[in-house]
Amino acid sequence: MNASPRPPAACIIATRESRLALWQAQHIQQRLQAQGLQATLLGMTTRGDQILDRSLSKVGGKGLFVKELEAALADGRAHLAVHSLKDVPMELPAGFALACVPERGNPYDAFVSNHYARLEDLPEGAVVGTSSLRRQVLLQHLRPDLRIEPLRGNLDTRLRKLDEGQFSAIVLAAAGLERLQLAGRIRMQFTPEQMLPAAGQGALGIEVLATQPHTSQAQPLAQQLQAALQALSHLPTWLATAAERAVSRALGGSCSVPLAAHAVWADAPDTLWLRAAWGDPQGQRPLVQVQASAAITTLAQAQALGEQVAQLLRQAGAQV
Ligand SMILES: NCc1[nH]cc(CCC(=O)O)c1CC(=O)O
Repeated sequence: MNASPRPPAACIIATRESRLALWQAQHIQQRLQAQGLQATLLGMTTRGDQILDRSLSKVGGKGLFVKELEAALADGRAHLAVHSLKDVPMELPAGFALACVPERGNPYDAFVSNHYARLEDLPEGAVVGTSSLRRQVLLQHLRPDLRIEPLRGNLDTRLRKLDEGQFSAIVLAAAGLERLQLAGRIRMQFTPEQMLPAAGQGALGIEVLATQPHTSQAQPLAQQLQAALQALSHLPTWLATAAERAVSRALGGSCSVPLAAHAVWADAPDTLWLRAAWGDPQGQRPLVQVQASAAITTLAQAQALGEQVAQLLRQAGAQV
């Protein structure tokens, strides 16, 4: 038995430095501190934050936002990284793992405009900003007349571009706006029937090294951290987002695929209801929408449901 007094445990959280990323990291920091674990933030700029002029799907996708944070985990500068789960690649590189998925926030998309209350109110041919292929194909399905133009940058930049008059409306994740106390900008929240969310939207993913280093100094902290992260874990969210992410993974896992996947728990016990949609960016083919449900209590079952829905999408004509 180790009789020496425990060193004061402090863990280091790697985070991007956008306002949203910092909010999310501070949220996890506070929840860890509520469990008696000291936690500090290590802010980092990622390649994804630096590339603002091109569509992400063209320059390397989701991995751009997480690689630098993973490097900090790998060389011991940080113990955990907090991500928007939506931005976490479907396959983590060898040596990294999701430690937990906390309870999800608002998973839906928001219509933001200074002049129009609803999507239906936009005049014919209005310019709407989004760089997400999913939002683009779903908007085009709802309103084929709209002109969809690229919109990149962090939330404040996107809202500024709207306010400068570059767009009649933009579409953003409601979760991000709510976290930054910008919910007042939401004119209308899309229903999942109108705009099915992206896999993992509204949830956070906490990434760690798959095997924590086992030096005698690190071990008490690693154990404390593991216990604290387990307490943050929300199994219903983890299972739902695992099913959503499995759809994406089965179809190649890239954000250059215009894919929506969203799971909700049904009234029946342990029943997860998963819907997915695929659209053709060229607008040549009809929107493909499928759904399936199953009794789910394990991650493996959630992933199997996701794979089944990916199969259904392909059978229904998704070109992936
Ligand atoms: N791709 C950027 C991104 N990643 C996570 C969020 C918002 C929070 C979330 O969806 O969990 C956003 C902004 C947006 O899509 O409007």
